Amino acid sequence: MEGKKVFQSQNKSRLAILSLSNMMSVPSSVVAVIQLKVPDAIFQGGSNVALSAAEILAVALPNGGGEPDNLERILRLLTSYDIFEEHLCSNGVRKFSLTEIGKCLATDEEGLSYSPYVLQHNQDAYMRAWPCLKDAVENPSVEPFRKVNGGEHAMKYYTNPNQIALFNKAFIGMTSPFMREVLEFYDGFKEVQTLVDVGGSTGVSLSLIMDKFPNITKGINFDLPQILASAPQLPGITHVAGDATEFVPSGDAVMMKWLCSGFSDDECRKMMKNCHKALPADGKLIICDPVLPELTDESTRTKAILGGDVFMMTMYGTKKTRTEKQFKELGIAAGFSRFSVFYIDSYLVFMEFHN
Ligand SMILES: C[S@@+](CC[C@H](N)C(=O)[O-])C[C@H]1O[C@@H](n2cnc3c(N)ncnc32)[C@H](O)[C@@H]1O
Repeated sequence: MEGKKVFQSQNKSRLAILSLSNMMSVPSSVVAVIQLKVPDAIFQGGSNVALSAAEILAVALPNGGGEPDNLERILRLLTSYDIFEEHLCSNGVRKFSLTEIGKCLATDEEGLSYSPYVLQHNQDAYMRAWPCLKDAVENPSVEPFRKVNGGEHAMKYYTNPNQIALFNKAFIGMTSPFMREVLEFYDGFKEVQTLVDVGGSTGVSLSLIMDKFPNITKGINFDLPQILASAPQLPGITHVAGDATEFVPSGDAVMMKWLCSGFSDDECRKMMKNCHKALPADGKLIICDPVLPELTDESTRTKAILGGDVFMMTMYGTKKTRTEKQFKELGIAAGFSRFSVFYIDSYLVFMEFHN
């Protein structure tokens, strides 16, 4: 009996290692199905009718070609990760529909999805850096991304219009559904008149916040000049170009969403000090960022946050994801004295800093 228990536990461990060893097949398969437009071929504006690999290829590659058996192998793998649902027909044909996770990859009525984010995180310049992860430990002075991309910093890499377009699309695709949902529950903008969004990309968060909170009469979208160069004009919003480590425009509330984890403690403290300077005595800084739990667990949330953290370390160098305590300490060092946290979304947490 005891021997059987030991065997079962070793068997489970061996299986786990086999699964981890081929983990690369998972993001690569997600990228492949996005490139082949499989989610859109199945979703078809919301019908989500189960299709076989051959039927998917007939939509995805209308000029013919493609190997249905290979596509089916990819779809079966992703079914085991709950991206597709498999339907085994009585004639032996396997069909696939999208699960709730898979639907995040299909283009919605506004032309948005999470697919650009997946493509952005798996593009060649990033993929080249992963085999050098060990160097981030041995020689952290130059992050793997720079080492393999001719010394170019990941942020500088976004001077190419195609890269900027993918980057912006990735964040709009993630931000829009997130903002729509959380604004039903988070009311921290209700007394604000002028809101500054630091690192606001093309201004989409600000625009959604201002739609929901018409008390905000002036929105300032603050981002790097190369990102703002392609930002659309939005009602009530002024785009201001600059670097938050040097300066932040004034408002009665300042938001930094998904920005701090891209910066070292020193840079983050500088940015928060600049936010403090930009606020009146009764103003507030709202940070919305992934927050690490103090204790590591096996939840999907912790895996998503830690995966993002190692991604930042590999691509951007010293930057890091922080715990609630670390954010609070940075806030105090920047001049804030009160701190409150709102866990509404499972990934991005709202934190308010007051004088
Ligand atoms: C991860 S994106 C988040 C975009 C947006 N806030 C969102 O949540 O979708 C980070 C943004 O910060 C901007 N950014 C990076 N460094 C910055 C700096 N020093 N000053 C101002 N903005 C910066 C980037 O250009 C990018 O638009």
